[in-house]
Amino acid sequence: MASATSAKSSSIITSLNKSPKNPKITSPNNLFFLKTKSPRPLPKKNLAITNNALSSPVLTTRETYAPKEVNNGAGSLRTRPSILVSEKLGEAGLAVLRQFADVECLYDLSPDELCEKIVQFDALIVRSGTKVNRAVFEAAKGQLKVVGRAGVGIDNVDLQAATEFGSLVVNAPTANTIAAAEHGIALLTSMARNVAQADASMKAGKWLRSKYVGVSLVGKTLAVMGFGKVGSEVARRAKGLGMHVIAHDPYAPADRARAVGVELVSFDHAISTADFISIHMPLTQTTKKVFNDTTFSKMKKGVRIVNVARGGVIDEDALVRALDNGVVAQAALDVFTEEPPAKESKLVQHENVTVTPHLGASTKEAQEGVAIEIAEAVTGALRGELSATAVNAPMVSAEVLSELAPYVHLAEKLGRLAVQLVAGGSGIQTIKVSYRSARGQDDLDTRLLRAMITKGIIEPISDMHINLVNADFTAKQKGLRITEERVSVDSSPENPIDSIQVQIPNVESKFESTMSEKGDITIEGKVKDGIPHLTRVGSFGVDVSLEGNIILCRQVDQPGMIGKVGNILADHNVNVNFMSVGRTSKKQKAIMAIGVDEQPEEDALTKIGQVPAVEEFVFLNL
Ligand SMILES: NC(=O)c1ccc[n+]([C@@H]2O[C@H](COP(=O)([O-])OP(=O)(O)OC[C@H]3O[C@@H](n4cnc5c(N)ncnc54)[C@H](O)[C@@H]3O)[C@@H](O)[C@H]2O)c1
Ligand SMILES: O=C(O)[C@H](O)COP(=O)(O)O
Repeated sequence: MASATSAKSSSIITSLNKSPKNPKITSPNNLFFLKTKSPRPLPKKNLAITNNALSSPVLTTRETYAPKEVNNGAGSLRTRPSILVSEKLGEAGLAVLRQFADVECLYDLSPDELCEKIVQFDALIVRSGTKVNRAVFEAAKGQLKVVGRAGVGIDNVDLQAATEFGSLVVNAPTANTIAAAEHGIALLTSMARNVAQADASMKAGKWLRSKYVGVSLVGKTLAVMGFGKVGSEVARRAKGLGMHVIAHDPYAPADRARAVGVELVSFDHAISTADFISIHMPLTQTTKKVFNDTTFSKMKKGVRIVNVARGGVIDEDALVRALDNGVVAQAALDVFTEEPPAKESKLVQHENVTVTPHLGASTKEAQEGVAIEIAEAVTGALRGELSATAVNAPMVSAEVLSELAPYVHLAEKLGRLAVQLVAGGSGIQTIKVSYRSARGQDDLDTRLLRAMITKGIIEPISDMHINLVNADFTAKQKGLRITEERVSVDSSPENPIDSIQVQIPNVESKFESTMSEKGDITIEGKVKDGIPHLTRVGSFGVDVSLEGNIILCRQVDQPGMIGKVGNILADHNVNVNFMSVGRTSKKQKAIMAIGVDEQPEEDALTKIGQVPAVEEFVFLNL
């Protein structure tokens, strides 16, 4: 099997050989390897994020969840994951959870009780009523692998803290869209016709036909603020009611709006021309109190506002002022800055305001849908699958995951190798990663690989567990800069990547031969038959499978070296699984990369170092 990147390199597989004595080498070229194991293709499905579903999440491949006894943090041992559900969840979802995990539903926990309990659980499932703040992650002491939000809005989860603690946050973003849109339309129509107020007055024994004359919707302009899933469904329905619909959403694609027959306009244009405003943007730092005294003053007098998104996007005191001075004729609100709002809230009590207690997602259908959606996302994440609804980790499609699975292993191994080669210098500051690929620029998603290289680099030198969630954050925290570049090569675009090169500049190496001419530790690897291989060390081409451990050895290129080193290892009962020799030119320097199943005793390594032609060597743990 010739190395595709090195014209000089070629290699030969020899027969299976338990002992490296008298290795049968059938090619005298500058790259040999002895193969003692048949290739084990990696599983192609389900790129997992956990080695063990109950240990800290990592990125690796596995196909099934393997129960294992673990300490549950409260001193006892358990074999199934445990999930805490802290708010009402549909039965169908609970059934999915119970098939896989021990499920505890504790719906009335105080914040202190939640912090007390959380250490016993691998996952927590919440709706909008539970504040999953930093204190919760701290109290979890690294046990909390997944937080599932049974719904869309994740403003009640501290994503930064989740990321720092390596907890994956997943949500259920689709199952309640229609329910929320229908509730928005219900509030819009009932507000326009004073349904709630009229109902209350009749129940109080009154018959006030002239007081509750409403306004018509047909022909009126509705501004949909936030043209996402709910906003676009509201727009569609409002058009059916004969309204003229405009929308403001800086991030919405114009063609999606066009498809619904909606014009995307600026914020000021939307609020200043609308007869009705329906709010559907998430609560973020940018949208917090975006409806305030200034923006209310730009609205058409007598505007009517519906909010089924988040209370925090409205400055509620300013809304009361706008209602009092008649700029806002009516408001219909499902959501509030504080939930539940204070009993004496002027906003809730205002006669021109209709309120519901955050009922947007509360239909039987939506709650069953959300429960199943979140149960599948959480159990999938605990099994080690990457969730398509991950909120604090890059979303990588199933196809990309499956395709990149073997390269994920390669990336981690190269990271581990590279960091073990560092002897000192100015500390690792930068990691340069080059992907050689025949794929187009947009056709290669490398986030996963970068995360794995980071994992490989950080884990051997710290007690942190790195996963896709916290890799970038941890690298940044450690002052590590990871730069990536793509190098176009003329190979088959069927393979996403031809090779990956990892370089660490400005450091000294424990094995000088790994230094490139520029003075960087440089190693390179490829995937061959599904197995990661080390294919270059500094300027030497080698070929050794990245399994077990590796001894790198530089020697004067001369006959008998493989046998000498092989004999030492055999004498110490160390099984060699691969061996490869790379050299710059005949009878000059050569590098021997030896894959060994176990770590040789110190004595064996000393003896290798004493072989006269051996100039330097290093043992690397993979
Ligand atoms: N009341 C309820 O029970 C209920 C139910 C479902 C959803 N929601 C809430 O409704 C909101 C929308 O949900 P969704 O499923 O449509 O989410 P979504 O992510 O599909 O849509 C949100 C849209 O808002 C846009 N947006 C972001 N910042 C904006 C800004 N500054 N100005 C204008 N638009 C902006 C985004 O581009 C996106 O298109 C969320 O806050 C969600 O939590 C509430
Ligand atoms: O963001 C959401 O999905 C809604 O606000 C629903 O919240 P809930 O699950 O608390 O009803």
